[in-house]
Amino acid sequence: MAAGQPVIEAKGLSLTFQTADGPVYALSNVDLTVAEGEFVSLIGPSGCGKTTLLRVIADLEQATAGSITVNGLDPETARMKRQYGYVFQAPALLPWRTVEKNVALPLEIFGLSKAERVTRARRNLELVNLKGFEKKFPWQLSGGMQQRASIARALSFDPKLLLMDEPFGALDEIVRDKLNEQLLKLWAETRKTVVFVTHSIPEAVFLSTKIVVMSPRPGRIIDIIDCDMPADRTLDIRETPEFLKVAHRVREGLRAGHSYDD
Ligand SMILES: Nc1ncnc2c1ncn2[C@@H]1O[C@H](COP(=O)(O)OP(=O)(O)OP(=O)(O)O)[C@@H](O)[C@H]1O
Repeated sequence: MAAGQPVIEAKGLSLTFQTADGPVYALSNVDLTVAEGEFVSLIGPSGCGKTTLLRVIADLEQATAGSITVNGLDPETARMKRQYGYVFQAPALLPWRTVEKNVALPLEIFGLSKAERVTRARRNLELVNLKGFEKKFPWQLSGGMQQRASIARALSFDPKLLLMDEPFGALDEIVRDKLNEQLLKLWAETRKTVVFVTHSIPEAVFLSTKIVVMSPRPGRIIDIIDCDMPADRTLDIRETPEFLKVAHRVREGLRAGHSYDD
């Protein structure tokens, strides 16, 4: 990737699904630029196209209009070159494999040697604070730990870009808070670029450098908010006027984008 080039650049991006009930306008005319090292959250009500946008970036769906590049490449080439890691809503770990072997699975499929797989899996498990749990099975871990293991797996090829689809949505608030702090630390340490889907305003404001507010029918961007919280923040920042001001603007955006038939 050339210096200064955006990690993601979408212009006039649209995706219409043709269904038996007629067209569904999942994304309409989306313009979005994500620079290297940014933490960008996509927030909006159900059906506004957050997952679809993430899936287009990951080449799991193809846009019907507009253009998108990922690290300067078309999404298919970026996918083939393993330019991103993807974390799904559910951890999706294989129950019969140990945590370490789950994390090493993409490396095994890629054909790396056992020694290399173990080294990388252990390093990534350490990054998500799961050192000591290598030989456990997924069912021996809490939901939050399982999701951390799936983040470690997404880091397999040390991608510069992490795509995260509501990774903490199913967890209780206390666990989510803890994982938010850990993810912030991981992001600060690794300087990854992150695109993160969430329904939670506090989560978006706490984690992000940029918040993209989306609205449904058609799925579109209605506001992009820069967020400039101090790098060494803790969860206590959520009580501060600066935090509440950004949260208020996100809430206003969500309110404005909500149609009356919802
Ligand atoms: N494969 C598909 N075929 C038809 N319609 C689809 C398909 N995938 C998504 N949609 C529709 O596209 C719209 C956007 O869906 P998407 O899952 O991106 O929204 P979302 O904002 O991620 O929602 P949620 O917060 O509930 O996950 C929705 O109306 C959804 O029903």
